Amino acid sequence: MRTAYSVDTVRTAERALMARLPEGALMQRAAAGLAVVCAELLGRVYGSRVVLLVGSGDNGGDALYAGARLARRGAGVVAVLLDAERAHRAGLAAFRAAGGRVAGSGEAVFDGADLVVDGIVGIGGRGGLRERAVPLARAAAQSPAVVVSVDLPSGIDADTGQVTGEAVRADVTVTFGAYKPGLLVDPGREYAGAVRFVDIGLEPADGEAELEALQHHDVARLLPVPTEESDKYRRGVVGVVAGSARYPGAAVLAVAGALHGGAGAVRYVGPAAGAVVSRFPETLVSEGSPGKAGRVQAWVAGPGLGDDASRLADVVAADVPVLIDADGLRLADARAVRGRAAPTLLTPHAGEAAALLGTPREYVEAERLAAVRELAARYHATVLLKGSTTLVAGPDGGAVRVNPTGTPWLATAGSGDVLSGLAGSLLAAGLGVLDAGSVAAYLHGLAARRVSGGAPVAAQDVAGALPGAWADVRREA
Ligand SMILES: NC(=O)C1=CN([C@@H]2O[C@H](COP(=O)(O)OP(=O)(O)OC[C@H]3O[C@@H](n4cnc5c(N)ncnc54)[C@H](OP(=O)(O)O)[C@@H]3O)[C@@H](O)[C@H]2O)[C@@H](O)CC1
Ligand SMILES: [K+]
Repeated sequence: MRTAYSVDTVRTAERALMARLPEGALMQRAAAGLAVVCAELLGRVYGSRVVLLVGSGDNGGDALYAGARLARRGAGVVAVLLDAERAHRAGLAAFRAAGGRVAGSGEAVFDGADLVVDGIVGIGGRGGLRERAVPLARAAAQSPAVVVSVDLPSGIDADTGQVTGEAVRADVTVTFGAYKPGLLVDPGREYAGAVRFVDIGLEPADGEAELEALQHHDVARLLPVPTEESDKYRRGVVGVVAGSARYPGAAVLAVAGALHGGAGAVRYVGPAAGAVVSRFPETLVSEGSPGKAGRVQAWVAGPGLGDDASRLADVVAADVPVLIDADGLRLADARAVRGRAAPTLLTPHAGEAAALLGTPREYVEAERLAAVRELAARYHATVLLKGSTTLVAGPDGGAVRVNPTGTPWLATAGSGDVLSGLAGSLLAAGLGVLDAGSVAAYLHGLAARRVSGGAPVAAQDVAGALPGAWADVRREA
């Protein structure tokens, strides 16, 4: 599991570690790790040209010490100090002693640069970049040099990933001691580029993580795998209430996802039974009410449902786990959802989340982490917020899961239907609701990447690639 910690937690861990180490040792560890990554990116350090953007905090100190290491290896390193009076004193002295040079005012430092090190501001930053730093961030973005951010891209909020105003766009971010939430959640994640972690011995307290990202081995451990004694009912039956005369395809795609989620059988209830069976003859279908459809261990309700509120209400009243998606989110009675005893999983995209919260869509997009938490608390439900970085939050606080496998190609019609069927099937197979949501997002993203290879994908191809994604996860774990 990859975990990310809030600035407060990082600061507390930092104080505890500093108390046990000689002064400056932590910054030396950080700078050494940063210099190693810079050297790797440069390929040949000797004769290369490096620009440091140096703010007046310790973030700038890291940049100066790393710059000193590169200068000692023969790089030409020039530092742009945002505030010459307040630059990290010892770092600047070390930098100068190693042959580093401070840029003159108005000097065209970016011309011919191979690498730009962004040490403007790290976890001590508040708000977007200050005015003086903005032209530097722009020039870095326009130069062909590789941009490496120190700890965080300057200007992104470490705790939320929010970007208010301008921020540095990094190719690589070298982060120290712990991932920060803003590196894993959009829009910050997108500014960070590839994130490299440097272990400086920081040990944030157990149970304090803000975010968790499953990795292959976590998912492999959670996947439901049948035993010798399993039969289809023991493996779980998932019920799907989706599709309408107008949107029969949503039912087909939700069933396609459900057939690949590990449940032993899929029961479809609704008006698209004909379309479902002709595509997937293994589905058990009926047209009546969900309550009369026979045993299920979890329901999926909503994709392409149109205005069929009565079938939805039937499902919401069931005492098994229920996933509500798409039209279901619009139709569901909020009080009934909140009053459910069995687990509920809501799977909105940003627009649907905004409607449920009564806020503008822009709020959800800018503050995904706060929005998903708020929604989960308000509905007493687990919420999977789909989008550029899919997040899954439980109703009782605790770490939010962030999906690391997403791809922008998944923003395609019907892909959410596949996801809802898949997650519902995992619920029916017995996964906890947070696990079902995050494992489904993980497999769904992986499947999309497998079929896409950089080209557009159709939702049914994503469903078709799910068995391959399972196999990848189990093989590589
Ligand atoms: N944690 C750890 O274990 C370790 C931490 N380490 C490093 O320390 C970093 C944290 O250092 P830090 O606390 O000195 O704060 P930092 O990020 O340099 O920012 C403060 C400066 O930025 C300024 N400023 C503020 N907002 C701004 C904005 N929007 N735009 C522009 N400027 C802005 C602010 O100005 P002021 O408000 O003072 O005028 C002040 O000058 C951390 O990220 C990591 O790199 C490692 O060395 C070792 C282990
Ligand atoms: K930075």
